[in-house]
Amino acid sequence: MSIDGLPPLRTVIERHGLQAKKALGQNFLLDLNLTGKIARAAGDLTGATVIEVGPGPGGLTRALLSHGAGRVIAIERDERCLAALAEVSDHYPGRLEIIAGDALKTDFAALAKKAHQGGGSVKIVANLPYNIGTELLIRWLTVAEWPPFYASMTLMFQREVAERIVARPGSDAYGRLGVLAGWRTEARIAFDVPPQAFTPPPKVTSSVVHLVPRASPLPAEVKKLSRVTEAAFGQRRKMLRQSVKSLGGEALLTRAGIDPTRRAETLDVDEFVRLANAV
Ligand SMILES: C[S@@+](CC[C@H](N)C(=O)[O-])C[C@H]1O[C@@H](n2cnc3c(N)ncnc32)[C@H](O)[C@@H]1O
Repeated sequence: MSIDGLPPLRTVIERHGLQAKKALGQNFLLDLNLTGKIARAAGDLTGATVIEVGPGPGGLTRALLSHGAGRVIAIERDERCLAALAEVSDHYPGRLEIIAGDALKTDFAALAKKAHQGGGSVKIVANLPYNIGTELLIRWLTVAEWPPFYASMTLMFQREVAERIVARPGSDAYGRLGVLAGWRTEARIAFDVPPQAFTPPPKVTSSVVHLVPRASPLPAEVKKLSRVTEAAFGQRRKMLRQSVKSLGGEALLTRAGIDPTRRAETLDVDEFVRLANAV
């Protein structure tokens, strides 16, 4: 038995035949000390509802529950994992809801609204499948309603993606993801996780990123902000008057009060918002 009274994750994986599938981005965490560290990085979970994407055999799910999450709602696409997750659910009666489905087709705001009826905050915590991690983060960062349905997000990414999320102007990693994350949240890398912590080990180091929504980000239309960042960083070595030509070039930059000879990576988030609002 493990510290939480459930069988060790290796036994669970063997018993349920959960050999990892690459196509589903499956790199499992089997060390409950590490999954506990991720749960703690999400802050106080007491009474909170946690939304988890991709619980797999349930390592992180178990840590979230043993660290006091009032409720966990976990969305898993791999049906092979459901029996293992049902055992976790039996161990924590009434606290774990498993949704068998695709996170990309899930209406998270609606899910959170339903969960919210019981009170408490909603937090997103996940060891995300790498193939859809960025896509999900962008969706959560660009939700229409702000403040959003979540009080924080604590998410595992490849280190290189984590660096892009927290990147500041002037760095090579600074781009569209850094602008979107910096616009609406305060994001920081909580800690790194080496490849050998996963089964099977991925090729690169991973990082846990913690993002907290800003109370009042500068007003901007998500669509316009996406358009200007896409254009500007699409030709990041060129001067802005060239890279944003299709959106209005020099006239647009003058309206926004930005020197047309600057390059995308020198603009801070507020300047990108000004640019978006001038479109
Ligand atoms: C990196 S593994 C993490 C597993 C587990 N949380 C852990 O930490 O050991 C990613 C998980 O996401 C699941 N997954 C992949 N694509 C998904 C999707 N579109 N919707 C929901 N779950 C998905 C995989 O089956 C896998 O269980």
